[in-house]
Amino acid sequence: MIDCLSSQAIATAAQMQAIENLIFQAGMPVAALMEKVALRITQRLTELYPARNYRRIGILVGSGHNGGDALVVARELHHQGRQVRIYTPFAKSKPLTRVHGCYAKSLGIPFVDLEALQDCDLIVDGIFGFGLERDVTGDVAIAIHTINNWQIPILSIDLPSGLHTDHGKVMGIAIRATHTFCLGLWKRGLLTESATPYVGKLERIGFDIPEQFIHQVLGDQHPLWRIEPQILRDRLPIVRNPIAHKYEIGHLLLVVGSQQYGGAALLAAMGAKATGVGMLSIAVPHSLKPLILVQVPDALVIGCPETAGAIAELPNLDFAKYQAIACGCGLSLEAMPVVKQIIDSDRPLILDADGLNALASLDRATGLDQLQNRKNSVILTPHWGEFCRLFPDLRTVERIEALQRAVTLTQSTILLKGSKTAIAFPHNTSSQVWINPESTPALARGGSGDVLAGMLGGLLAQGMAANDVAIAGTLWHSQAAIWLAKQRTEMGVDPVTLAQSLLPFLGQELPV
Ligand SMILES: NC(=O)C1=CN([C@@H]2O[C@H](COP(=O)(O)OP(=O)(O)OC[C@H]3O[C@@H](n4cnc5c(N)ncnc54)[C@H](OP(=O)(O)O)[C@@H]3O)[C@@H](O)[C@H]2O)[C@@H](O)CC1
Ligand SMILES: Nc1ncnc2c1ncn2[C@@H]1O[C@H](COP(=O)(O)OP(=O)(O)O)[C@@H](O)[C@H]1O
Ligand SMILES: [K+]
Repeated sequence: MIDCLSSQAIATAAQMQAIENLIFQAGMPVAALMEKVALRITQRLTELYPARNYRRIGILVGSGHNGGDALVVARELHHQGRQVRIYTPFAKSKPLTRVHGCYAKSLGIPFVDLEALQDCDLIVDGIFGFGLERDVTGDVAIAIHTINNWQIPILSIDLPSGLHTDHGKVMGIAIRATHTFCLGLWKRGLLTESATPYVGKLERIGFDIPEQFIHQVLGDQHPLWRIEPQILRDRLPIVRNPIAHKYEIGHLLLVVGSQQYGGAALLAAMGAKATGVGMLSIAVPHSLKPLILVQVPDALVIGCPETAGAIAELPNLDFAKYQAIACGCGLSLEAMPVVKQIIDSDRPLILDADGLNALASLDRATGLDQLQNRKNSVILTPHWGEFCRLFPDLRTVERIEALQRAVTLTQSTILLKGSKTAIAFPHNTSSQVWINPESTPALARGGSGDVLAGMLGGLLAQGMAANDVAIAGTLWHSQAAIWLAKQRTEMGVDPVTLAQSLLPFLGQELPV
């Protein structure tokens, strides 16, 4: 079972409510829980937004308990000596929220019109939390639109108001937060691609939920997990046996490149090299061999017969020599027969890019269905476009749901790339999904994925289990890119620099 359940589990609104109810049934008063949560929010807010720079604070208050949290925060900030003003577009509210409102008034905290918040240094958003179920309209929608156009930092409590807790879609309009403090367990919607532009920096504020309540509601087969960036420390760098020789550190075969996409082969090789893999062999079209040899002198380059600039067939290779094969970067569709040959091999396998496109164009019995019969693991690494080509029936299904179904169908590990890369692997009768919570749009440029495919291949060849490879590789790739973007801006994370920075990143800085 996973340690620190509450730091990794992802919940829906219904699950969160069920857990909350168990806490209340066990005797915790609702008001006491709200007080505890809001004090923790205030404490963290005070660290991030100290009084010397953030004196004037605007508080947005909704009618439910999200608004109640915000009112307790308002009271505490008032006692810190800050200038607090409250805006609420609602005439009625839940009883607990109402009494906190009364007390705030009795303390002399002003309830103001929206315009009076325009000179605030910070806005705290407590309009809606996980209780939002219908579209935001009217005065509330106008208020959100207006606030979003001010250049004032916004801290959202639990969720940016207007986002749906479960699917992360915007319900008409939503707050664009600078920071979101998610309360209790991670909410599913916050880790979706559609929520990403609204969430800002995401943090979790725990409130000591007893683990047995989480188990009781989520169950042992819980399908959805957040990857903690900190676990990279446990996985990398790989520690070597002091008396190792090169063939004990894994032999990776890359099957990559075409005349049209020669660079992809080089980028995959650079990614693989960064893993320290003991031996690297690279199969490319014969005409590419001199180029690859100059750039990667430490690799064994296998020149293959070619057709239309792509690999026509692999020469007689003994696949047993390789601990893993990574196939597809820049391969071109002309190389389809080669992909078939590789799927039929018994080696642990990464299929990327044209490897996936070839798989999609093979008929199902010799392509996708074959994956289930493989002796060894396979990791598919599609972005959403490639995913839809592979699984056309799933193109209208929600991303995470689609991923789970595809894993059940193929019994393979699938790494679905994007701004919130999601990794799923077969688990008993269903699949488990892990979501990478942090990345950077600096990676949105041609070739980033080729570097990743090489990295995954290098890790797989060194004997890491496929699920760990997918998680560790994704984390390393995205955290190195974040690190690089801090030094060179988001414009400076080109794939060559990224590949060259993977090891300096591991050596110098890991997320704490
Ligand atoms: N996690 C936990 O365990 C803890 C949770 N806590 C906090 O509680 C929050 C959840 O509170 P909640 O259930 O009261 O829901 P919340 O989101 O505040 O309000 C929904 C209200 O808005 C209304 N409404 C809905 N849609 C609307 C619309 N489109 N336009 C207009 N109105 C609309 C709806 O009223 P209705 O109109 O439907 O009667 C309802 O009253 C949670 O996010 C966290 O901050 C902590 O205090 C303690 C620990
Ligand atoms: N907006 C984004 N935010 C974070 N990561 C991104 C974003 N866009 C792309 N990426 C990452 O960059 C990589 C791009 O891979 P891919 O689409 O295969 O590119 P290519 O085929 O050009 O190499 C993936 O790891 C993906 O997760
Ligand atoms: K909120």
